[in-house]
Order: sequence, then C-alpha cells, then structure tokens
Amino acid sequence: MSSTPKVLFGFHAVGVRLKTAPQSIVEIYFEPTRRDARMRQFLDRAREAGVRLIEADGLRIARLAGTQGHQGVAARVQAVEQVHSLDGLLENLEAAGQVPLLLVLDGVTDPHNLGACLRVADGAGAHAVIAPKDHAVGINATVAKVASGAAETVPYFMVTNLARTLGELQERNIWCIGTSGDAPRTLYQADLRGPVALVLGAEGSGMRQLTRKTCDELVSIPMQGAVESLNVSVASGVCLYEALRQRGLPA
Ligand SMILES: C[S@@+](CC[C@H](N)C(=O)[O-])C[C@H]1O[C@@H](n2cnc3c(N)ncnc32)[C@H](O)[C@@H]1O
Repeated sequence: MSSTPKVLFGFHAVGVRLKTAPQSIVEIYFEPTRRDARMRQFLDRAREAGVRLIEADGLRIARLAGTQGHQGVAARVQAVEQVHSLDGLLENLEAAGQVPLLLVLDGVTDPHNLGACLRVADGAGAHAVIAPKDHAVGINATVAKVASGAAETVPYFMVTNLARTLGELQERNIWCIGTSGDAPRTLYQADLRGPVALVLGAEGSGMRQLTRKTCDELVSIPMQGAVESLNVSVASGVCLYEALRQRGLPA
C-alpha cells in the first residue's frame, strides 16, 4: 500500500485524521487570524484530542502544504497502520462475510481525479482502490486534499502488474468489469451484486489493451449528448453507486 503523506492540509483532510487517528498527528499549524466558526470548532476538536497546536501565518502554512489552498490549517502526521496488503484486505472481508466492491484505476495520473475517485469510493463504501505502480499517481498532498479525508479511509494499493492482480482477483471469484464507452452492454445490464472489481481507464487513453482483455466483461455508461466520455471520477461514481443500488441501499 502506498505511504500516507507527511503533511495534510485543509479542514476535511486534517479533520478526518483528527477523527480517525488523532494519535498520529504530530502537530497542527493554524492561522490565528482566521476566527470563523469553522476554525473555532476545528480547534476545539483538536484541543479535545490533545493535539499540539502551533500558530503560523498563511505563508508558513502554504510552504508546509506546498499550496495556497490550505484553508489556514495543516498538520504534520505520521503514517497510520492500516491493512498492508490487498490479500490481507480480501481475507478480512471474507472472514467478515462482506462482498468485495473494488475500484481499479488503470493509469489515472491527475491528482485531482484520483482524489475525487477516492472520495466517491469512500461515499459508496468501496473496500479499496487499486492502481498500477508505474502508470499512476500516488497519494500526495493534493490527492489527500481533494479526497476530503477519503485518502485516510479508503486503502489505496499500487500493484506491480495490474493484469496479474486482476487474475488474482478472478481466482478469488471477484468478477472484473471493465468500463469503456464502446462496450455493447451497458452498466445497467451487469450484475453488480456479487464480488466485483470495477475497472476504469486513464484520462486520455482509457484502459490499456491487456487490462481490457483480462476483464471478464465490458460495460458502457450510456451517453445521451454530444460528449463522448465522462471524467473518470464521475464514471467511477456512476459505477459504484449503481453497485450500491443493486446491492440494496443501507436503510
Ligand atoms: C475520460 S475517460 C477515457 C476516454 C478514452 N478516450 C477511452 O477511450 O476510454 C476515462 C475512463 O472513464 C470511464 N468512462 C468514461 N466515460 C465512460 C462511458 N460512457 N462508458 C464507460 N466508461 C466510461 C472509462 O473507464 C474510461 O477509460
């Protein structure tokens, strides 16, 4: 699994870490000139959690975060112990009687897209996101910010050989469904109630040939207008929420 960033910034990303693993936060930097309700509530939660708070001006926080879009908060954090391998995660799911719902991204390189994919994966209850090591963006501070905390909650596995990993998922009876605008069957004709891995392609070129060939089935999302395809994070959302709908939405 890829390592967590050393610095998180923005209310969402730091807030989720505060909620899920406050002991992993070394210190939080905040702009004391920001005195709005959101900042006050955030600082109250940080104080309750016993986290060290350091006043800093916007410039210092921007240097730490590597961006101006930090909302006046950044945190230095240690990596959180999580499930270390995809195998471990799948075994845990099996032991818990849960039906795997996985999102596979074949070469998403834009950190904003990966952040948005993680966010929707969290929203829809996907168990993990999988990507190839050599052709994809890893978790960095921008991904964590765009993911709004989901980089902390959704395991992200970067694998050496994606086609081989899909084969291993298939051996575990996980049905690999590739998505492509030219597939003859639609997403809505696919059965997403069993263990599934939804496979999405890269921003420009879509799924690689070998990935496409390895999938058990290919489906398309119907497009009604003039545009040929959806953004990969939007397509991820459509696919994952269709799986959630078919599995029965939680009450
Ligand atoms: C921006 S699209 C890539 C478009 C690319 N030209 C192609 O041929 O796939 C990124 C990914 O989102 C998914 N996607 C976008 N629109 C889709 C659609 N209408 N049907 C199925 N998948 C779609 C696919 O996984 C695609 O590889």
